[in-house]
Amino acid sequence: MDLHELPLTPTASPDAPPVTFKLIGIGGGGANALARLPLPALDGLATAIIDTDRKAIAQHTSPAEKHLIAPDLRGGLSTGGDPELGRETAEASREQLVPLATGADIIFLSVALGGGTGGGVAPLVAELATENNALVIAFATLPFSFEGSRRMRQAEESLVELRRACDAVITLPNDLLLQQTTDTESVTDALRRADEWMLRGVHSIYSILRRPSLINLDLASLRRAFVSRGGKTLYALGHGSGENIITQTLESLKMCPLLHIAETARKVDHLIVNIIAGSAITLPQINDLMSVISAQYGRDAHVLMGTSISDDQPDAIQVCVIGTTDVGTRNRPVRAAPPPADNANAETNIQHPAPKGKKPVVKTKGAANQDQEEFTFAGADQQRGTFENSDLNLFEDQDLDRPTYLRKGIKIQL
Ligand SMILES: Nc1nc2c(ncn2[C@@H]2O[C@H](COP(=O)(O)OP(=O)(O)OP(=O)(O)O)[C@@H](O)[C@H]2O)c(=O)[nH]1
Repeated sequence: MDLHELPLTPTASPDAPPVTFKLIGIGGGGANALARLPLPALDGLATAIIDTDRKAIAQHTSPAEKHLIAPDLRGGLSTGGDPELGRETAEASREQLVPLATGADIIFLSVALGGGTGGGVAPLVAELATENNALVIAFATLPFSFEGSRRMRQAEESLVELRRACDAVITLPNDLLLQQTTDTESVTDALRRADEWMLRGVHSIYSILRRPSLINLDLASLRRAFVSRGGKTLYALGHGSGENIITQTLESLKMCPLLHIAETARKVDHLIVNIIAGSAITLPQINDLMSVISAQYGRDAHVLMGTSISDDQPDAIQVCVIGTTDVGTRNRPVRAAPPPADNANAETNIQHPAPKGKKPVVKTKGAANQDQEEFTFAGADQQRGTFENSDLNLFEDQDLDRPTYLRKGIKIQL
């Protein structure tokens, strides 16, 4: 089953806390992704598109609110790929952006970095949103390598600014789409894959907070895991169904291409695991899933689990894993932490045994900073993804746990 075949259900629990969401697509690529999403009308989720390009905005048939910014300054034209112009445009549009960036507890941003509008405007929208106490999670694509090093450099610079302004930034390198596509798949279908990655993340967080849950993950717990964390984010999706549902889900999670990129954090101190499953899911199945997931991705981490039931596909499970680390990179005032939730029962601090032949890792805040700084855009070929903490699995001098495309030197130019 493909990820996009999994259904989205718009039912919200009448007792659910009224957590409100906004999904904002910024710039050409960010707006395209939002406009392409097969988003049902979800209660409490508003959508908006922000762009400088009048023609591009006009062509979207999406029901999202559309906002052309700085028409006087830009004359309804894009910045032509100039991030400096993007920043100027953002500043000139500050008043217009304030109401767009407010009015929701959680704001998701969809932005394609590398050009001027998305990279220039998204950080300011994030800043305004966080000033209004929203939790801001951005999904940011990075340019294809074939677009040249200048675009990539611009994207990296914008990414730094975005990370400073957001609570979490989940990067989706367009080069991954090249690896996943086939000779016969259309460009639109290939681009949809990145849209789906974003959609699953949005839907997963929405479901956990708005739909009836077996195990509650509330807004306060989520805030604690995300707030003021500007570092790299671990983000992986998995799904399974049928007889070997748990093995299949774990296998799919392990193979998630997003785990094997340099922008994905390998070490996190908070791990959020959202499980959406049919009502037939059993406690031993949840235990099997969680044991493996927390051992692989959240060694020494606070693990927050939310489980919501969806009987649209009673024999299917969807899992979304998001990990964050406090790296202290945010340069704006840190909001006051909200009071602890009454219902924080899903939060545990799981201590895991060290893998065979390795010393247990004792993490301090400072240590987390160092870990985080180890990862740069370069060096993807040295990374082992989900196997980072396990022993080498060597065969003829090759580490079989590294993705094939990395072992064979088919590198994503990051
Ligand atoms: N995945 C994906 N990436 C896109 C899409 N459209 C554009 N991009 C990427 O986004 C980068 C930035 O392009 P745009 O989003 O059009 O630029 P912008 O932010 O609107 O900025 P300007 O047009 O320069 O003012 C490009 O270099 C592409 O890598 C899309 O539909 N999907």
